Amino acid sequence: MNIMTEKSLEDAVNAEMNRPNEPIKMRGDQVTVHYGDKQALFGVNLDVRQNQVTALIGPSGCGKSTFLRCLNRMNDTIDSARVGGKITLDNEDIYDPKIDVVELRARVGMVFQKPNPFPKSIYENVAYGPRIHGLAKNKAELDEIVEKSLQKAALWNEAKDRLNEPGTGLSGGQQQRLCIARAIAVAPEVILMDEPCSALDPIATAKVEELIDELRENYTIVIVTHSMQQAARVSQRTAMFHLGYLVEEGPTDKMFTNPDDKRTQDYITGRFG
Ligand SMILES: Nc1ncnc2c1ncn2[C@@H]1O[C@H](COP(=O)(O)OP(=O)(O)OP(=O)(O)O)[C@@H](O)[C@H]1O
Repeated sequence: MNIMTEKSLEDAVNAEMNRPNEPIKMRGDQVTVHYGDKQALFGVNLDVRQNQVTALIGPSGCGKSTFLRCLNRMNDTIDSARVGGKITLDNEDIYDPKIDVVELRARVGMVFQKPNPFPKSIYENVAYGPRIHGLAKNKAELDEIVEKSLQKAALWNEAKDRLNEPGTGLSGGQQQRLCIARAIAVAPEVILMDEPCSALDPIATAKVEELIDELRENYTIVIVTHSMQQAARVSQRTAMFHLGYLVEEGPTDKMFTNPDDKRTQDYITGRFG
């Protein structure tokens, strides 16, 4: 006799429907973005699930970076940008006037396309955020945050004997891992990555991809990438954008083997973009 508990039944149904059990960490609801008169995003509905890597793919100019920047209000820094719709973090509206944007950007950190360490020492690059957010009571605690962050970013072994040397003296791949350590140092919950490997060689890229997979255990990650292989390697969910619309979203293996929309099929097989 096949005895199924309510929980295992729910798991089986979820698996059958390819529906993940992870809670929703961030949700975009009818998100629109205008730059002046030009509309860049049209009613995007997208859930970002906790402890998963969500990849945003699509041809150049389709709005991937624009959507990513909505998730920690980086578009606020662009004068012409207007964001509509609703975006939540743990069910809380991040565009609510009560929200402290500095605090939001600590919870939802960002790693950019080009590694951009401050022109300061490796130590200072990582210590800066925790210091301004008051995360360490004394030097010993700050030292510990710096060490742990560099360890989590898989850079400690290479950096521990040169903490006082400039961050800009590291290789490109090391600099990108330093930027990841800097994001981690303020204990974020979500890390946004905008083509984090596009300036890196294949070996440095492989290291960062491996790191992304490890980071997923403790963080929720959203990554914009032009590389289909990278999206397939690092993400659990993939969202396909085209001309400012979200075309479809789903488990990465399904999106790359059996997408519902012809535009996704065309894009992943290199027919456009
Ligand atoms: N600061 C800005 N001011 C005006 N228009 C912008 C700005 N940033 C982006 N856009 C426009 O918004 C649209 C979406 O751009 P976005 O950078 O989000 O696309 P993308 O998919 O990330 O592109 P890419 O893959 O080339 O980085 C494009 O038409 C772009 O020209």
